[in-house]
Parts: sequence; C-alpha cells; structure tokens
Amino acid sequence: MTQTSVTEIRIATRESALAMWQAYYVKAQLEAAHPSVNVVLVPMTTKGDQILDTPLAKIGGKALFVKELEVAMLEDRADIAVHSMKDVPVEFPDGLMLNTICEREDPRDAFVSNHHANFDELPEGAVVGTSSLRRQCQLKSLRPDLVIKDLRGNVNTRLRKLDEGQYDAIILAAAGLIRLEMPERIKQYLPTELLLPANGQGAVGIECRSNDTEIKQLLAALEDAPTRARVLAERAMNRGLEGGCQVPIGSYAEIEGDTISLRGLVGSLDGKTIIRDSIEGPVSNAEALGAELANKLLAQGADVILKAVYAEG
Ligand SMILES: NCc1[nH]cc(CCC(=O)O)c1CC(=O)O
Repeated sequence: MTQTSVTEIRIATRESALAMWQAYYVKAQLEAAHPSVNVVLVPMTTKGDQILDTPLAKIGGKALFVKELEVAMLEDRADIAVHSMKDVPVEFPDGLMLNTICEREDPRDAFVSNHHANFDELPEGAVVGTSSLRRQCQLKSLRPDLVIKDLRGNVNTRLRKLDEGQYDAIILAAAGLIRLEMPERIKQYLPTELLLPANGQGAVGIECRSNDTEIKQLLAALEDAPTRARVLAERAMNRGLEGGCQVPIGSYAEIEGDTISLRGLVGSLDGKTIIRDSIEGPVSNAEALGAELANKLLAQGADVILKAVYAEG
C-alpha cells in the first residue's frame, strides 16, 4: 500500500444521477485501494445543468459542465473531479490535469424506444431524439427520411421525454443506462460500424491539481492502461481536427495485442457527406496515430465540412 498523509479526498461532482454514480464508483474504488483514506462527495450545480432549454451547441458546449468543478479544485474546496471522458474538453486550465483514466464501460450507443424493437424497424419519417451532431449526421446518412429532434437534459429527463411520446426513439450512450441500472431500456446496442461512438464514450476520467503528488499516487490504483491508450488516440484525433466539443465527429479505438486500431469520421449535419478513415499501429503510438488520422481526414475535406458546421452554429 502507498504511504500517504492524506486522510480525506474530496470529489467535486455534478448532481445528475450519472455524475453521482460515477463519483460513488470512484469513491468505492479509492476506499477499497486505500482503506485509511476517507472519500467524500462535494456535489454542485453547473451552468450546463441550469440552462436546459437551449441546444448545447449554442451555449458554449460541454465546458459549461466542468467549469464549477475546476474552480472548486483550484480554490482547494475539492481535490478531484470525476468526468465522463466524452465531456472532458481537450485542454485543461493551468494548474489542473487529467490524471487518471478508468476502465471503459460499453462504448456503444443504445437505441431506446417504447414501440420499435430496433433501428431497422423505425417507420418512414420516424422522429429520433438526440442533440449530438455526431449521432445526427450518422443517423441521417443511414436513414435520410428520419426526423432528428433536439433532446437535452440528463439521462432520466431524456427517458421521460421519450415516455411522454415526444419521440419514436432516442439514442443514448449505453454506458449511462448500464450504470444507472436500466439496461432493460436498451432495445439494441448499435454496432460501432453503424454508429461510431464519441471520443472517450463509456470511460470515466479523474482530474486533479497538477502539483498534487500525493493525490496522484493514490489515484494510480484506478488507472486502466488499455483504456488510456484508446481514449488518448480518440482524443488526439478530435484535437487534430480542432473539433470543439459539439461536433459531427466520431472516433473509436480498439486494441488487439500490441496493436491499436482507430476509426474516425467527420460528417455534414444532413448526413449527405461522411468522410471515414482508419489507422493502426503500435499501442505505444496511440496519440501520434490519432493525430495522423486527423490529418488523413483533413486531407479528404474534413476541414471544409467542419467549417460549414461552425458557420451554421
Ligand atoms: N453527453 C452527456 C453524456 N456524457 C456521458 C454520457 C454517458 C456515459 C459515457 O459516455 O461515459 C452521456 C449521456 C449520453 O450521451 O447518452
């Protein structure tokens, strides 16, 4: 066991059910690894949780969900913050870093519906709920007839809106439904060949102060090396595309033996143009491969697509 003078670790967390689940998950793992350390939750409401009526792309994106947590760490009101890697911005404020990436849950998107057994059975013109540009462009590419309708809020809010009959189906990350113990809501796990996940989807990361050596030593127990390599490759691709947080970009990496293979796509919002490519190489080169795949996509016109998307938004 690591020698430590730390007796308490404070986790800054959003109050949504999923955020709380993830914070408790990290608490349980930290306490199991370090029985002498007490882990407490410091729940807080973020701007992103308060503004629910405006599409995320229009209010500045995912950074709104992490700002308060980061300020709490910088002001020493909390020591760590637990994030869905998917929501973690590419850059970190001075003094903070993403230290730990935990083992990944199922990375796929889930088809959720009360009336249709799977994606193929959606009738002509069906209304599908999602606010993700990545999901929108891929769904429209597969089925141009579908009507994509905005869907904001935390997982429970989204399910309620489906149950109220506002949508024929909605798409959510499988990981969220599994963690909230609602796997029965998942009518179909959408294969990654059909719907390429978002970078980091299904993985939880832990942010802390860059100079907090003791906390970093304690967090090491939660690190999962394969997940780190995969998520770093995916994030490097997004970074190379200068993809902000709300973008029609998918990236997904898998590891077999010492080889990592990464697939990426950039699409127009109407789904009419989708640029796809892939790359593979040694796991130790994960980030460089991500950057290289971004360049391959840019060379095929991804920059033109993204410019058009940003001009609309
Ligand atoms: N954008 C919100 C968000 N952030 C993380 C998850 C799910 C859990 C995960 O991907 O780790 C979700 C919900 C969703 O996309 O359905």
